[in-house]
Amino acid sequence: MTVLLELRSLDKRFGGLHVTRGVSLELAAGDRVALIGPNGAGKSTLVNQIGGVLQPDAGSIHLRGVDVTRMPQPKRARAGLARTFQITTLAPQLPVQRQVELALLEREGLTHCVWRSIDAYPALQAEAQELLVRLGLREHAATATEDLAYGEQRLVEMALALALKPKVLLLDEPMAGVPKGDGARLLAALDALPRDLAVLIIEHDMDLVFRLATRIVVLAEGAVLAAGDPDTIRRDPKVRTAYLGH
Ligand SMILES: Nc1ncnc2c1ncn2[C@@H]1O[C@H](COP(=O)(O)OP(=O)(O)OP(=O)(O)O)[C@@H](O)[C@H]1O
Repeated sequence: MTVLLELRSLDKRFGGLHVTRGVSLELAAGDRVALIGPNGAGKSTLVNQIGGVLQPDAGSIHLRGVDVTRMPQPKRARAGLARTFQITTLAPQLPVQRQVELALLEREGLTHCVWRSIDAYPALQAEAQELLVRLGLREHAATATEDLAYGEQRLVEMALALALKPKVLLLDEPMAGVPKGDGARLLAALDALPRDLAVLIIEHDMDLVFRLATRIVVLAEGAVLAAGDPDTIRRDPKVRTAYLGH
């Protein structure tokens, strides 16, 4: 299987605090890799390095064989990396469909045309509608994002990330703050992600992790403590001590 994302011995310090210690990881098409670990283990710091928000002090990041370690965020997105954030970053007053259309226009390098109606681009309009259907948002197409329930806003975030047609998707705690009752819709959306996408997900909800992940990587104190299929991780005494036992 083609490796889409590769981390080679990533290292990151904040002053005297060593928060990423020689982390190596590979994701191939179709992988669903969950990154778990206790609070402060360094999960967000690692994902921020992959996304380009933070620069590693040592090591390298390769996206589809290209070294992107020093590549700025927007360029990484164009190279096939998309992410959602733990905190929603949506334009609150815009209708859902318009937001997705803007993301598609941006992907196509048509941002200078944003004042034009999407009617000028029927293929993009159809793609926006299809994305809304896939994520169960069709009935909210005309709704301002700020009027949606929090779980639905997370779905819009996912639609915006998918609009980039990524090869690798980073999901930072998609279930955080989502009421239990709305979780099923998010799960359905995660199940319906394109099969050939490589997904790296940070999540504290262990039900979701063990349901979705094909592989689990456990971080502890910035280093990989264990990595393997969900059954292996579930039985690993080191993991139970560091995390699952809590
Ligand atoms: N910008 C920063 N400056 C200094 N220290 C930081 C910074 N960001 C994170 N840290 C520290 O780095 C360590 C790892 O934090 P990080 O947020 O990556 O952990 P995490 O595994 O994502 O935790 P959580 O599950 O609580 O979100 C923590 O000790 C945190 O306090």
